[in-house]
Amino acid sequence: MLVMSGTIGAGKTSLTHLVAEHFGSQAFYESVDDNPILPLFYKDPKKYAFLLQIYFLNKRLDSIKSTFGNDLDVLDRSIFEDSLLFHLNGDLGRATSTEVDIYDSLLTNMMQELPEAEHQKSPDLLIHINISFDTMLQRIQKRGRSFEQIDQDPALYKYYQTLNDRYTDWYANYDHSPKMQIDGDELDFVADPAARATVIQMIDEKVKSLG
Ligand SMILES: Nc1ncnc2c1ncn2[C@@H]1O[C@H](COP(=O)(O)OP(=O)(O)OP(=O)(O)O)[C@@H](O)[C@H]1O
Repeated sequence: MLVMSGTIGAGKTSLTHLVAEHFGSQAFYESVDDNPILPLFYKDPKKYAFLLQIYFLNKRLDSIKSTFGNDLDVLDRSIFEDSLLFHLNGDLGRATSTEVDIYDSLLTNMMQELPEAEHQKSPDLLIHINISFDTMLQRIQKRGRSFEQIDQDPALYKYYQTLNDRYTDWYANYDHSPKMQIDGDELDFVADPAARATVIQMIDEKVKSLG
């Protein structure tokens, strides 16, 4: 399975669609609009951070299981990024250290590969879309999901900035599968057909190199 990663507004959903279309495989999206916990979390992060992570963990494991047997199926977000977000929320005092520890051990337990299992749960390839903080802010504003808007909650500015910063180290240290990075500022695969062709070719070559 191929999985996308990248900050809020990086373009994971759009690239998931393009890549699945290219390979003629299935795309799996985690619907944001149908998520009942997300607006609650943005309203009261301290109360809902842990519940939100458990919700995501459950959903993402479901998606992973749906791809079993189809190496080219695409997931719009990696399960491993949730941990980055939750650690950030923990550092901001929105989750206790006990909640973070329990979450970490649950994730490790769920993702453990069992020798007798027919399919592995880790992806075959992680495709990381890197965007600058400015691009992130523009995309969040343009998309206009009300609960994500900084003018509704100015504290989100710092949250987004720290999140974007942490992605650099997160990607550098990611070692659950082969990985590749797309420069989402340079290559606007949504608006620019030439950039789209370049990105698809990069992914195609990477997938071929993995055999
Ligand atoms: N583990 C998590 N913890 C807290 N919030 C999360 C988590 N995962 C996703 N979110 C929130 O869910 C919303 C959707 O995020 P996500 O990055 O998955 O999709 P997206 O912004 O639509 O991405 P893209 O534009 O790249 O398709 C954002 O508001 C994000 O903050």
